[in-house]
Amino acid sequence: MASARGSIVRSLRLVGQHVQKQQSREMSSSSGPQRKVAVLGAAGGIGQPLGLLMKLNPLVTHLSLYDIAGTPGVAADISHCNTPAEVSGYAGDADLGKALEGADIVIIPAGVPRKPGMTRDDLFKINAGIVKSLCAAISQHCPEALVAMISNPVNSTVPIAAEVFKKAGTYDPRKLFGVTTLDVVRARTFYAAKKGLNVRDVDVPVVGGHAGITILPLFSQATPKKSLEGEELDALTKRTQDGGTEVVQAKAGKGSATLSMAYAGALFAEACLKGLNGQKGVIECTYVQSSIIPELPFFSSKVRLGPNGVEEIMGLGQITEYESKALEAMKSELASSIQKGVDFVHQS
Ligand SMILES: NC(=O)C1=CN([C@@H]2O[C@H](COP(=O)(O)OP(=O)(O)OC[C@H]3O[C@@H](n4cnc5c(N)ncnc54)[C@H](O)[C@@H]3O)[C@@H](O)[C@H]2O)C=CC1
Ligand SMILES: O=C([O-])CC(=O)C(=O)O
Repeated sequence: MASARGSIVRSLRLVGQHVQKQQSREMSSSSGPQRKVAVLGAAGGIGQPLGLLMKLNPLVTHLSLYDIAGTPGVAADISHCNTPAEVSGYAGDADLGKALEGADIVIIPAGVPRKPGMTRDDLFKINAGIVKSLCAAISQHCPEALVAMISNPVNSTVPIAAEVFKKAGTYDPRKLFGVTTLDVVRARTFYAAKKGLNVRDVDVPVVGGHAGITILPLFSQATPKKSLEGEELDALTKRTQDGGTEVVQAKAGKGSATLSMAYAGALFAEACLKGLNGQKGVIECTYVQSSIIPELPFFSSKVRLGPNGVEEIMGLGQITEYESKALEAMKSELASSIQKGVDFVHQS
Protein backbone atom coordinates (compact mmCIF):
# COMPACT_ATOMS: atom_id res chain seq x y z
CA MET A 1 0.00 0.00 0.00
CA ALA A 2 2.72 2.41 1.11
CA SER A 3 4.69 1.58 -1.98
CA ALA A 4 1.61 2.01 -4.22
CA ARG A 5 1.06 5.45 -2.68
CA GLY A 6 4.72 6.24 -3.22
CA SER A 7 4.43 5.40 -6.86
CA ILE A 8 1.27 7.51 -7.28
CA VAL A 9 3.04 10.46 -5.63
CA ARG A 10 5.98 9.97 -7.96
CA SER A 11 3.64 9.84 -10.99
CA LEU A 12 1.87 13.04 -9.89
CA ARG A 13 5.20 14.74 -9.40
CA LEU A 14 6.18 13.73 -12.95
CA VAL A 15 2.90 15.06 -14.37
CA GLY A 16 3.51 18.33 -12.48
CA GLN A 17 7.01 18.57 -13.91
CA HIS A 18 5.62 17.89 -17.40
CA VAL A 19 3.03 20.68 -17.06
CA GLN A 20 5.68 23.10 -15.78
CA LYS A 21 7.98 22.23 -18.68
CA GLN A 22 5.10 22.68 -21.12
CA GLN A 23 4.24 26.08 -19.64
CA SER A 24 7.80 27.29 -19.83
CA ARG A 25 8.01 26.00 -23.41
CA GLU A 26 4.85 27.89 -24.33
CA MET A 27 6.25 31.05 -22.77
CA SER A 28 9.51 30.73 -24.65
CA SER A 29 7.62 30.08 -27.88
CA SER A 30 5.32 33.07 -27.49
CA SER A 31 8.26 35.34 -26.68
CA GLY A 32 10.58 34.01 -29.44
CA PRO A 33 10.58 34.89 -33.15
CA GLN A 34 7.80 33.65 -35.42
CA ARG A 35 9.12 30.63 -37.33
CA LYS A 36 7.30 28.82 -40.11
CA VAL A 37 8.49 25.29 -40.94
CA ALA A 38 7.16 23.59 -44.08
CA VAL A 39 7.34 19.81 -44.56
CA LEU A 40 6.99 18.60 -48.19
CA GLY A 41 5.97 14.94 -48.31
CA ALA A 42 4.17 15.38 -45.00
CA ALA A 43 1.70 12.52 -45.43
CA GLY A 44 4.44 9.92 -45.86
CA GLY A 45 6.25 7.51 -43.58
CA ILE A 46 8.78 10.15 -42.50
CA GLY A 47 6.55 13.18 -43.02
CA GLN A 48 3.91 12.21 -40.46
CA PRO A 49 6.12 11.58 -37.41
CA LEU A 50 8.37 14.48 -38.46
CA GLY A 51 5.31 16.74 -38.57
CA LEU A 52 4.35 15.55 -35.10
CA LEU A 53 7.84 16.21 -33.71
CA MET A 54 7.90 19.68 -35.23
CA LYS A 55 4.48 20.41 -33.70
CA LEU A 56 6.01 19.56 -30.30
CA ASN A 57 8.95 21.89 -30.88
CA PRO A 58 8.51 25.18 -28.99
CA LEU A 59 10.63 27.06 -31.56
CA VAL A 60 8.04 26.42 -34.29
CA THR A 61 5.13 28.86 -34.47
CA HIS A 62 3.59 27.71 -37.78
CA LEU A 63 3.80 24.22 -39.22
CA SER A 64 2.87 23.86 -42.88
CA LEU A 65 2.24 20.30 -44.05
CA TYR A 66 2.25 19.67 -47.81
CA ASP A 67 1.84 16.49 -49.86
CA ILE A 68 0.21 15.54 -53.14
CA ALA A 69 -2.69 14.06 -51.12
CA GLY A 70 -3.72 13.18 -47.57
CA THR A 71 -2.37 16.24 -45.78
CA PRO A 72 -5.68 17.73 -44.59
CA GLY A 73 -6.19 14.62 -42.44
CA VAL A 74 -2.64 14.58 -41.12
CA ALA A 75 -2.84 18.31 -40.33
CA ALA A 76 -6.22 17.97 -38.57
CA ASP A 77 -4.85 15.12 -36.48
CA ILE A 78 -1.57 16.82 -35.49
CA SER A 79 -3.32 20.15 -34.87
CA HIS A 80 -5.16 18.68 -31.86
CA CYS A 81 -1.93 18.35 -29.88
CA ASN A 82 -2.01 21.09 -27.26
CA THR A 83 1.22 22.87 -28.21
CA PRO A 84 1.28 26.44 -29.55
CA ALA A 85 2.38 25.87 -33.18
CA GLU A 86 -0.40 26.63 -35.63
CA VAL A 87 -0.85 23.83 -38.21
CA SER A 88 -2.03 24.04 -41.83
CA GLY A 89 -2.39 21.23 -44.35
CA TYR A 90 -2.08 21.64 -48.11
CA ALA A 91 -2.64 19.02 -50.80
CA GLY A 92 -1.79 19.18 -54.48
CA ASP A 93 0.16 21.42 -56.78
CA ALA A 94 -2.27 24.31 -56.66
CA ASP A 95 -1.66 24.66 -52.91
CA LEU A 96 2.14 24.39 -52.96
CA GLY A 97 2.71 28.15 -53.13
CA LYS A 98 0.54 28.75 -50.06
CA ALA A 99 2.32 25.96 -48.19
CA LEU A 100 5.70 27.61 -48.86
CA GLU A 101 4.85 31.30 -48.53
CA GLY A 102 6.83 32.81 -45.63
CA ALA A 103 8.61 29.55 -44.68
CA ASP A 104 11.87 29.93 -42.73
CA ILE A 105 12.77 26.25 -43.15
CA VAL A 106 11.56 23.76 -45.76
CA ILE A 107 12.17 20.09 -44.97
CA ILE A 108 11.82 17.70 -47.92
CA PRO A 109 11.07 14.01 -47.31
CA ALA A 110 9.01 13.76 -50.56
CA GLY A 111 9.69 10.82 -52.84
CA VAL A 112 9.85 7.06 -52.98
CA PRO A 113 11.79 4.92 -50.46
CA ARG A 114 13.91 1.83 -51.16
CA LYS A 115 12.80 -1.78 -51.24
CA PRO A 116 15.18 -4.68 -50.46
CA GLY A 117 17.82 -5.12 -53.15
CA MET A 118 17.75 -1.49 -54.26
CA THR A 119 20.45 1.13 -53.77
CA ARG A 120 19.60 4.73 -52.95
CA ASP A 121 20.73 5.63 -56.47
CA ASP A 122 17.95 3.39 -57.84
CA LEU A 123 15.54 6.05 -56.49
CA PHE A 124 17.09 8.75 -58.67
CA LYS A 125 14.74 8.21 -61.64
CA ILE A 126 11.63 9.13 -59.66
CA ASN A 127 12.94 11.35 -56.89
CA ALA A 128 15.13 13.62 -59.05
CA GLY A 129 12.05 14.96 -60.86
CA ILE A 130 10.08 15.39 -57.60
CA VAL A 131 12.91 17.31 -55.94
CA LYS A 132 13.47 19.44 -59.01
CA SER A 133 9.87 20.61 -59.18
CA LEU A 134 9.62 21.24 -55.42
CA CYS A 135 12.83 23.29 -55.50
CA ALA A 136 11.55 25.35 -58.44
CA ALA A 137 8.53 26.22 -56.26
CA ILE A 138 10.80 27.08 -53.32
CA SER A 139 12.77 29.55 -55.44
CA GLN A 140 9.49 31.16 -56.41
CA HIS A 141 7.69 31.28 -53.05
CA CYS A 142 10.31 31.29 -50.27
CA PRO A 143 13.75 31.90 -51.85
CA GLU A 144 15.25 32.91 -48.51
CA ALA A 145 14.30 29.71 -46.66
CA LEU A 146 16.76 27.13 -45.38
CA VAL A 147 16.18 23.89 -47.30
CA ALA A 148 16.82 20.54 -45.58
CA MET A 149 16.85 17.70 -48.11
CA ILE A 150 15.93 14.23 -46.89
CA SER A 151 14.81 12.67 -50.21
CA ASN A 152 17.26 10.12 -51.57
CA PRO A 153 19.73 9.82 -53.13
CA VAL A 154 20.85 12.79 -50.99
CA ASN A 155 24.29 12.71 -52.68
CA SER A 156 22.51 13.75 -55.91
CA THR A 157 19.30 15.48 -54.76
CA VAL A 158 21.24 18.27 -53.01
CA PRO A 159 23.24 19.11 -56.20
CA ILE A 160 19.91 19.00 -58.10
CA ALA A 161 18.45 21.56 -55.68
CA ALA A 162 21.56 23.75 -56.02
CA GLU A 163 21.32 23.76 -59.83
CA VAL A 164 17.59 24.56 -59.77
CA PHE A 165 18.25 27.48 -57.41
CA LYS A 166 21.17 28.68 -59.55
CA LYS A 167 18.96 28.66 -62.65
CA ALA A 168 16.35 30.69 -60.79
CA GLY A 169 19.01 33.09 -59.45
CA THR A 170 18.15 32.30 -55.81
CA TYR A 171 21.01 29.99 -54.81
CA ASP A 172 22.62 30.69 -51.47
CA PRO A 173 24.93 27.78 -50.59
CA ARG A 174 24.67 28.64 -46.91
CA LYS A 175 20.99 27.68 -46.98
CA LEU A 176 20.97 24.26 -48.64
CA PHE A 177 21.57 21.11 -46.58
CA GLY A 178 21.50 17.37 -47.14
CA VAL A 179 20.22 15.80 -43.93
CA THR A 180 22.81 13.23 -42.80
CA THR A 181 21.87 13.40 -39.13
CA LEU A 182 20.57 9.83 -39.17
CA ASP A 183 24.11 8.62 -39.86
CA VAL A 184 25.29 10.50 -36.77
CA VAL A 185 22.37 9.19 -34.72
CA ARG A 186 23.24 5.62 -35.73
CA ALA A 187 26.99 6.03 -35.15
CA ARG A 188 26.27 7.39 -31.65
CA THR A 189 23.87 4.56 -30.87
CA PHE A 190 26.15 1.76 -32.10
CA TYR A 191 29.30 3.24 -30.47
CA ALA A 192 27.58 3.79 -27.12
CA ALA A 193 26.21 0.23 -27.10
CA LYS A 194 29.56 -1.30 -28.04
CA LYS A 195 31.52 0.67 -25.46
CA GLY A 196 28.95 0.56 -22.66
CA LEU A 197 28.50 4.35 -22.62
CA ASN A 198 25.44 6.46 -21.88
CA VAL A 199 24.33 7.40 -25.39
CA ARG A 200 23.32 10.87 -24.19
CA ASP A 201 27.01 11.66 -23.55
CA VAL A 202 28.23 10.33 -26.89
CA ASP A 203 29.10 12.17 -30.08
CA VAL A 204 30.56 10.81 -33.32
CA PRO A 205 31.18 13.03 -36.36
CA VAL A 206 30.17 11.44 -39.67
CA VAL A 207 31.54 12.91 -42.90
CA GLY A 208 31.29 12.35 -46.67
CA GLY A 209 27.89 11.67 -48.17
CA HIS A 210 24.80 9.60 -47.47
CA ALA A 211 25.10 6.22 -49.22
CA GLY A 212 27.19 3.12 -48.43
CA ILE A 213 30.92 3.77 -48.47
CA THR A 214 30.39 7.53 -48.84
CA ILE A 215 29.22 7.51 -45.19
CA LEU A 216 32.36 7.81 -43.07
CA PRO A 217 32.02 7.81 -39.28
CA LEU A 218 35.13 9.30 -37.66
CA PHE A 219 35.30 7.03 -34.61
CA SER A 220 38.81 8.34 -33.86
CA GLN A 221 37.09 11.64 -32.92
CA ALA A 222 34.23 10.04 -30.98
CA THR A 223 33.64 11.34 -27.48
CA PRO A 224 34.00 10.06 -24.82
CA LYS A 225 37.15 8.57 -26.30
CA LYS A 226 37.44 4.76 -26.13
CA SER A 227 39.83 2.48 -27.92
CA LEU A 228 38.34 1.08 -31.13
CA GLU A 229 40.42 -0.75 -33.70
CA GLY A 230 40.80 -3.78 -35.93
CA GLU A 231 37.72 -5.90 -36.53
CA GLU A 232 35.68 -3.99 -33.98
CA LEU A 233 36.31 -0.70 -35.81
CA ASP A 234 35.54 -2.33 -39.17
CA ALA A 235 32.29 -3.77 -37.89
CA LEU A 236 31.07 -0.49 -36.39
CA THR A 237 32.05 1.48 -39.50
CA LYS A 238 30.26 -1.01 -41.74
CA ARG A 239 27.15 -1.11 -39.56
CA THR A 240 26.91 2.70 -39.71
CA GLN A 241 27.37 2.67 -43.49
CA ASP A 242 24.75 -0.07 -43.90
CA GLY A 243 22.30 1.21 -41.26
CA GLY A 244 19.74 2.19 -43.89
CA THR A 245 19.94 -1.21 -45.56
CA GLU A 246 19.55 -2.94 -42.18
CA VAL A 247 16.17 -1.18 -41.77
CA VAL A 248 15.11 -1.73 -45.41
CA GLN A 249 15.73 -5.47 -45.00
CA ALA A 250 13.96 -5.66 -41.64
CA LYS A 251 10.93 -3.86 -43.12
CA ALA A 252 10.94 -6.44 -45.93
CA GLY A 253 9.35 -4.37 -48.69
CA LYS A 254 7.46 -1.91 -46.49
CA GLY A 255 9.89 0.98 -46.99
CA SER A 256 12.95 2.31 -45.21
CA ALA A 257 13.73 4.14 -41.97
CA THR A 258 10.88 6.49 -41.10
CA LEU A 259 10.72 6.86 -37.31
CA SER A 260 14.46 7.21 -36.66
CA MET A 261 14.63 9.49 -39.72
CA ALA A 262 11.83 11.67 -38.36
CA TYR A 263 13.75 11.87 -35.06
CA ALA A 264 16.98 12.76 -36.89
CA GLY A 265 15.19 15.27 -39.14
CA ALA A 266 13.62 16.93 -36.12
CA LEU A 267 17.04 17.20 -34.43
CA PHE A 268 18.47 18.81 -37.55
CA ALA A 269 15.54 21.21 -38.00
CA GLU A 270 15.83 22.24 -34.35
CA ALA A 271 19.53 23.01 -34.86
CA CYS A 272 18.63 25.16 -37.90
CA LEU A 273 15.98 27.01 -35.86
CA LYS A 274 18.43 27.65 -33.04
CA GLY A 275 20.95 29.00 -35.55
CA LEU A 276 18.32 31.22 -37.19
CA ASN A 277 17.36 32.53 -33.77
CA GLY A 278 20.96 33.56 -33.09
CA GLN A 279 21.88 30.86 -30.59
CA LYS A 280 25.67 30.44 -30.43
CA GLY A 281 27.66 27.23 -30.80
CA VAL A 282 25.17 25.24 -32.91
CA ILE A 283 27.23 22.59 -34.70
CA GLU A 284 25.88 19.75 -36.85
CA CYS A 285 27.21 17.36 -39.47
CA THR A 286 25.44 18.03 -42.76
CA TYR A 287 26.01 17.66 -46.52
CA VAL A 288 26.62 21.11 -48.00
CA GLN A 289 28.50 22.89 -50.76
CA SER A 290 32.04 22.65 -49.48
CA SER A 291 35.63 23.12 -50.52
CA ILE A 292 37.33 21.00 -47.87
CA ILE A 293 37.87 18.17 -50.38
CA PRO A 294 38.57 20.08 -53.61
CA GLU A 295 37.31 17.36 -55.97
CA LEU A 296 34.00 16.99 -54.08
CA PRO A 297 31.89 20.17 -54.40
CA PHE A 298 29.39 18.78 -51.87
CA PHE A 299 30.58 17.09 -48.71
CA SER A 300 29.21 16.42 -45.26
CA SER A 301 31.21 17.62 -42.28
CA LYS A 302 30.63 19.52 -39.09
CA VAL A 303 29.30 23.00 -39.80
CA ARG A 304 28.44 25.88 -37.49
CA LEU A 305 24.89 27.14 -38.02
CA GLY A 306 23.76 30.72 -37.55
CA PRO A 307 21.17 33.31 -38.61
CA ASN A 308 22.03 32.84 -42.31
CA GLY A 309 22.41 29.07 -42.31
CA VAL A 310 25.99 27.82 -42.61
CA GLU A 311 28.32 30.25 -40.79
CA GLU A 312 31.42 28.08 -40.95
CA ILE A 313 32.38 24.76 -42.49
CA MET A 314 34.70 23.06 -40.06
CA GLY A 315 37.65 21.00 -41.30
CA LEU A 316 37.99 17.24 -40.93
CA GLY A 317 40.34 17.54 -37.97
CA GLN A 318 43.04 14.93 -37.43
CA ILE A 319 42.00 11.74 -39.21
CA THR A 320 43.65 8.32 -38.98
CA GLU A 321 45.18 6.32 -41.80
CA TYR A 322 42.13 4.03 -41.72
CA GLU A 323 39.80 7.02 -42.17
CA SER A 324 42.02 8.60 -44.79
CA LYS A 325 41.88 5.39 -46.88
CA ALA A 326 38.09 5.27 -46.52
CA LEU A 327 37.92 8.90 -47.63
CA GLU A 328 39.97 8.09 -50.76
CA ALA A 329 37.74 5.07 -51.45
CA MET A 330 34.52 7.11 -51.45
CA LYS A 331 35.71 9.91 -53.73
CA SER A 332 34.86 8.54 -57.17
CA GLU A 333 31.36 7.36 -56.16
CA LEU A 334 30.50 10.63 -54.44
CA ALA A 335 31.90 12.74 -57.29
CA SER A 336 29.83 10.85 -59.87
CA SER A 337 26.63 11.08 -57.78
CA ILE A 338 27.15 14.84 -57.54
CA GLN A 339 27.74 15.13 -61.29
CA LYS A 340 24.66 13.00 -62.00
CA GLY A 341 22.52 15.51 -60.08
CA VAL A 342 24.06 18.50 -61.86
CA ASP A 343 23.63 16.89 -65.29
CA PHE A 344 20.01 16.01 -64.59
CA VAL A 345 19.05 19.66 -64.22
CA HIS A 346 20.96 20.75 -67.32
CA GLN A 347 19.74 17.93 -69.52
CA SER A 348 16.06 17.88 -68.53
N1 LIG B 1 18.28 11.35 -45.66
C1 LIG B 1 18.05 10.26 -44.98
O1 LIG B 1 18.80 9.93 -44.05
C2 LIG B 1 16.88 9.42 -45.28
C3 LIG B 1 16.15 9.60 -46.44
N2 LIG B 1 15.04 8.85 -46.72
C4 LIG B 1 14.33 9.14 -47.96
O2 LIG B 1 13.17 9.94 -47.68
C5 LIG B 1 12.22 9.77 -48.75
C6 LIG B 1 10.81 9.55 -48.19
O3 LIG B 1 10.74 8.34 -47.49
P1 LIG B 1 9.36 7.86 -46.82
O4 LIG B 1 8.72 8.96 -46.07
O5 LIG B 1 9.64 6.57 -46.14
O6 LIG B 1 8.48 7.57 -48.13
P2 LIG B 1 6.89 7.53 -48.25
O7 LIG B 1 6.58 6.93 -49.58
O8 LIG B 1 6.29 6.90 -47.04
O9 LIG B 1 6.47 9.07 -48.25
C7 LIG B 1 6.84 9.93 -49.26
C8 LIG B 1 5.77 10.96 -49.42
O10 LIG B 1 6.17 11.86 -50.46
C9 LIG B 1 5.00 12.22 -51.12
N3 LIG B 1 5.28 12.81 -52.42
C10 LIG B 1 5.57 12.20 -53.60
N4 LIG B 1 5.71 13.13 -54.57
C11 LIG B 1 5.53 14.33 -53.99
C12 LIG B 1 5.54 15.66 -54.47
N5 LIG B 1 5.76 15.96 -55.75
N6 LIG B 1 5.29 16.66 -53.58
C13 LIG B 1 5.07 16.38 -52.28
N7 LIG B 1 5.04 15.15 -51.78
C14 LIG B 1 5.27 14.13 -52.63
C15 LIG B 1 4.17 10.96 -51.21
O11 LIG B 1 2.81 11.25 -51.50
C16 LIG B 1 4.39 10.38 -49.83
O12 LIG B 1 3.41 10.79 -48.91
C17 LIG B 1 12.74 8.60 -49.58
O13 LIG B 1 13.38 9.09 -50.73
C18 LIG B 1 13.76 7.93 -48.67
O14 LIG B 1 14.74 7.24 -49.37
C19 LIG B 1 14.61 7.89 -45.85
C20 LIG B 1 15.30 7.66 -44.68
C21 LIG B 1 16.50 8.36 -44.33
O1 LIG C 1 18.47 3.47 -46.58
C1 LIG C 1 17.55 4.12 -47.10
O2 LIG C 1 17.09 3.89 -48.21
C2 LIG C 1 16.99 5.26 -46.32
C3 LIG C 1 18.12 6.03 -45.75
O3 LIG C 1 18.71 6.87 -46.41
C4 LIG C 1 18.61 5.65 -44.43
O4 LIG C 1 17.92 4.93 -43.69
O5 LIG C 1 19.73 6.05 -44.11
